[in-house]
Amino acid sequence: MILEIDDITCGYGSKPVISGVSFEIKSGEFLCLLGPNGAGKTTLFKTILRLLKLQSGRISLDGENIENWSRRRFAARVGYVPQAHTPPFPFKVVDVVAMGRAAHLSMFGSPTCIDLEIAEQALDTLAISYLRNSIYTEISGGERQLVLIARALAQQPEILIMDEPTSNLDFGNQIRVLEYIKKLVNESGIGVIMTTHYPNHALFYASKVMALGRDGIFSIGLPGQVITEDYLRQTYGVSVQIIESELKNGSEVQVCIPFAANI
Ligand SMILES: Nc1ncnc2c1ncn2[C@@H]1O[C@H](COP(=O)(O)OP(=O)(O)OP(=O)(O)O)[C@@H](O)[C@H]1O
Repeated sequence: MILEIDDITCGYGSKPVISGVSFEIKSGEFLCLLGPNGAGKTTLFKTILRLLKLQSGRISLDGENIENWSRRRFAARVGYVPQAHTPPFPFKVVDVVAMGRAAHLSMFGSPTCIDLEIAEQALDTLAISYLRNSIYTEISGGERQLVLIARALAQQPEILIMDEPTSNLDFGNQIRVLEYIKKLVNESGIGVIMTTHYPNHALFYASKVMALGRDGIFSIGLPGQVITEDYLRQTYGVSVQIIESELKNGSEVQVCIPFAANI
């Protein structure tokens, strides 16, 4: 499966937020999208998901323009984890996760035993089975984030789009979720596009990175090529040093460490 974004412009009404964006994501790739607040990351995602009208350009799946695809057809192949939100209805967690199966059901069908089993498995994978009977509106922001990830896993998409999936998670859950996503990418061949505000997450886990700048200019490439000290200083206005280090297990990593001139 290949999702191709070709020279697109997205925004609200007739006002563009980002333009001239092109990239592709294939099965087995983990693309991290970095950029400052307001750069247009969520706008880009909403446009790919067709929650926002494409202003210009082309989006295709396996070479086919998705312009006239039904939401349902698209959702059977592309999943979305939005930023954690509180829905107006007090559903049970297991029911929220089972909603991930909606695109695979017949028009008026209800979830089968297999669908419910897949939902239970997704809860188990993220170690949140203990929440299955909790009310979604009464759990913490981090727990809600994990439930939304479980819902997307239950959808069994070929491409998964995740908007800051670790933003509400504690240190341990951030690492567990990122490790799990990486395993999913490597073992099941899913393609993932994820936004993050943490350059280290992209350096540690991504197979490629797209970095949006304040000026609407973007670059795409290998993490170490795109996440440079210059990019981080120019984009975020902070000084950083990127250090190469060897972990106890022998693997080589690059780590980004911010510093202020007066420390
Ligand atoms: N519903 C809307 N109507 C009009 N403009 C909007 C709307 N939502 C967002 N914008 C504008 O679009 C721009 C990009 O917003 P977007 O949410 O895509 O940024 P982002 O990169 O996801 O930011 P963050 O990192 O803060 O989540 C911002 O200038 C924002 O004010």
